[in-house]
Amino acid sequence: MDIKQICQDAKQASRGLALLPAEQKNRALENLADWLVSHIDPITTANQQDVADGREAGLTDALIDRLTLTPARIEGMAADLRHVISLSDPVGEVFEEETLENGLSLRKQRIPLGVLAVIYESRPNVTVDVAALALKSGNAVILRGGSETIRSNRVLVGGIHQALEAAGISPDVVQFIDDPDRALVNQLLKMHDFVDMLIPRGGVGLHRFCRENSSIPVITGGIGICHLFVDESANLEKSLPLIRNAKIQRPTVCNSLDTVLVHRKLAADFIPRLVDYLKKDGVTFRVDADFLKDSNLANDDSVQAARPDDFDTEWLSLVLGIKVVDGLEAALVHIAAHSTGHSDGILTENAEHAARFTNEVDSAAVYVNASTRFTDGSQFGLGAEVAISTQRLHARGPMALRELTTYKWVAQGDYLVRK
Ligand SMILES: NC(=O)C1=CN([C@@H]2O[C@H](COP(=O)(O)OP(=O)(O)OC[C@H]3O[C@@H](n4cnc5c(N)ncnc54)[C@H](OP(=O)(O)O)[C@@H]3O)[C@@H](O)[C@H]2O)C=CC1
Ligand SMILES: N[C@@H](CCC(=O)OP(=O)(O)O)C(=O)O
Repeated sequence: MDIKQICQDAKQASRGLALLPAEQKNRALENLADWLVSHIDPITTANQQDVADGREAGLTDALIDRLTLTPARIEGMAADLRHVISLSDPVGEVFEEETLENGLSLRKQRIPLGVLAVIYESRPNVTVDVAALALKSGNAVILRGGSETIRSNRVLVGGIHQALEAAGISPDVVQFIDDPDRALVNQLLKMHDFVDMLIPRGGVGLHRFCRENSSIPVITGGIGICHLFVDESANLEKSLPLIRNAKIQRPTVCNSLDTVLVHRKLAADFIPRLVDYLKKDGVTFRVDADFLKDSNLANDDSVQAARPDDFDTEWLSLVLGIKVVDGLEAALVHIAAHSTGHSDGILTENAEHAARFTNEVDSAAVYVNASTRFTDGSQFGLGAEVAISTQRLHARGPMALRELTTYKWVAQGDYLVRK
């Protein structure tokens, strides 16, 4: 596989993309949504082979869940595409306009970044989400999905290419690295002449590898060690189902809850209630060892004493860390030390505490009385996301259409000269 050729083709294809009318891009996305719902059988057949191989290779339940496509999930992918279609085209959008005293009129106008390369986990819906957002934002894209999902991705990319061609768009705008050899990733990271932005979604090893080897600017879709702090004033009746949602709705994804911090004044009453409430769903707990010494919970089969590194663990499963903190200040200190800057929240009835939490916690998404599971492009009304950025430049949280653009200054005068 010739990585340089793939990158050159993407660059070439990206040139006309910025000028494509929104209707034509939407037509391709409409074709793709129709294709998905009419090809559920071949997609699930390929996916079942990936899942079977994955099981044989010993993938965890969490990874198998990520890998699996069901008819409902495929219909969900089509629904997300229709949402992306309904969003306005960011390309050409004008923002921040002003006319200077000298008569020079200035505006910022959105343009695509150019060519994106996205390295992502074995989660085949991401193939469609990324291709759709790249196309609608006028970018070409090079896809490098997880090796365990290569069969599903081959079928999906075939559908994407058909959808593009039927709308009169070159299939070269979506390139696919159809070979799991990691040496090819290394080659890709050096293609700064053709690729404008690299987005690695995945774990720490991937991020380090990209940071150390990429000559292309990188935006990281990072890991999520997510917290909820139960403040003294929280409504506990309402907190229980919210924590349950954050933990169990889809425990294998990056925005699911890892650690609950409980105000010391609530701990004796609330922690046993929380354990009782969640263990029916199969949740097991790593509870603050000091708290456990004086608690009947020490005899509960679902509970273990937390080890220090448990609070630096992204569980991606039905394990939940529980730690007792003295109050808001201690919760802020814990989150500053252990959060990965993805999604953290406070449950409180105290407006001052809520404001302090949202001002001081430096994560891509901060929540008051809402589940961390909302950190998702679709949930935020963006249609989908290319990744959830956990770094500071230039986008944070779910990255969708606008985050895949940059801008140019457009300046207009009346034959104006600088004095
Ligand atoms: N914030 C976000 O947007 C997202 C965050 N995540 C986070 O990702 C983590 C787990 O995902 P997981 O599936 O294990 O991700 P991995 O990091 O193991 O894999 C993701 C992709 O990176 C590739 N990769 C990994 N390491 C290297 C390397 N050293 N060189 C070249 N390619 C590499 C993999 O390829 P190969 O197939 O060869 O292994 C795969 O394509 C979780 O922590 C989760 O929170 C996941 C998705 C989105
Ligand atoms: N978009 C997701 C979360 C982000 C994501 O893809 O996470 P992961 O499963 O860790 O790859 C969701 O909540 O559905």
